[in-house]
Amino acid sequence: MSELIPLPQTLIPFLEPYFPNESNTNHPKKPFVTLTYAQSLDSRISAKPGTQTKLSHLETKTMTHYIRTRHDAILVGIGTILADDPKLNCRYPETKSQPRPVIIDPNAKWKYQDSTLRKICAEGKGLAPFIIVDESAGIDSESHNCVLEQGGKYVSLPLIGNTSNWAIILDSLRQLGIKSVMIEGGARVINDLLDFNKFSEKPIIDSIIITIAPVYLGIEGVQVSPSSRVDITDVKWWQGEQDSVLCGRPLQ
Ligand SMILES: NC(=O)c1ccc[n+]([C@@H]2O[C@H](COP(=O)([O-])OP(=O)(O)OC[C@H]3O[C@@H](n4cnc5c(N)ncnc54)[C@H](O)[C@@H]3O)[C@@H](O)[C@H]2O)c1
Ligand SMILES: Nc1nc(=O)c(N)c(NC[C@H](O)[C@H](O)[C@H](O)COP(=O)(O)O)[nH]1
Repeated sequence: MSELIPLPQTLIPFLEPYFPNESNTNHPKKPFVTLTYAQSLDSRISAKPGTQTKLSHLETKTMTHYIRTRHDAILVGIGTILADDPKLNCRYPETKSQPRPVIIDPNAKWKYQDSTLRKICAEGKGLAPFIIVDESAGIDSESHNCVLEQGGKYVSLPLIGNTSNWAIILDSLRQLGIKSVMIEGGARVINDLLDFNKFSEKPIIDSIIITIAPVYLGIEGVQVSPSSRVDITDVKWWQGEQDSVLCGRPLQ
């Protein structure tokens, strides 16, 4: 039996205009990028650094899995992996194909062999990750073998000291056949992408889907914020039993 409650049906037409489709996934140098995360009223995504905080209500948890069904890949930073030890698979009932987990881990810190994701893959419930490391990183041989055995790979790119590395990361994902990616966090990744105007003329994000939970996490929480103003356009709001969801696109 699925651990998820049924998807509120009003979310289907609400989300649809913000999803990747046949006509918006043709860019040769980057996949369609959906930035999606859950935040508190004070724009925090966890109560303390290095810990996981459940913010989404059951309805919006199901929504996250529904969004996963519509993307080729899910991307998170190594901070999220170390804090959450996530499954990064799709547990939505009608899932036809699993998204590819993509982890940005410049210094190859992740001990994949000890992870929940490795177990999920071994049980055939998800795909092995593509782990993006810096060209200088020394990769642990046990992790390397485990990732390769399960059909994942390490991808070496010039990440460290390179301020415009998102273009390189996204180009590399596109060359690996990924046409759409759902970026889930954490804070460093979200802030970087909201600050697109620092390193790119155009927003890297195509759609943004933010769950807002009715809680303040306080000043010790991990905050997300761009360094300067970012306007969101084509905005729609959905209101659930507890959470609200904002969909939009960064103004070019
Ligand atoms: N509420 C939510 O929706 C949500 C979602 C994801 C994570 N989180 C939370 O966020 C916190 C983790 O956030 P964080 O900021 O510590 O970690 P993160 O997941 O953003 O990872 C940051 C690390 O990833 C690497 N990295 C990411 N992008 C890079 C790039 N472009 N170039 C080079 N290196 C890059 C760096 O090593 C960096 O230190 C955890 O508490 C987690 O539970 C919450
Ligand atoms: N939508 C959302 N609501 C939350 O309350 C929360 N804490 C996260 N966090 C996102 C992050 O990417 C987590 O690591 C995954 O939500 C865990 O993913 P799994 O369910 O293990 O696959 N995301």
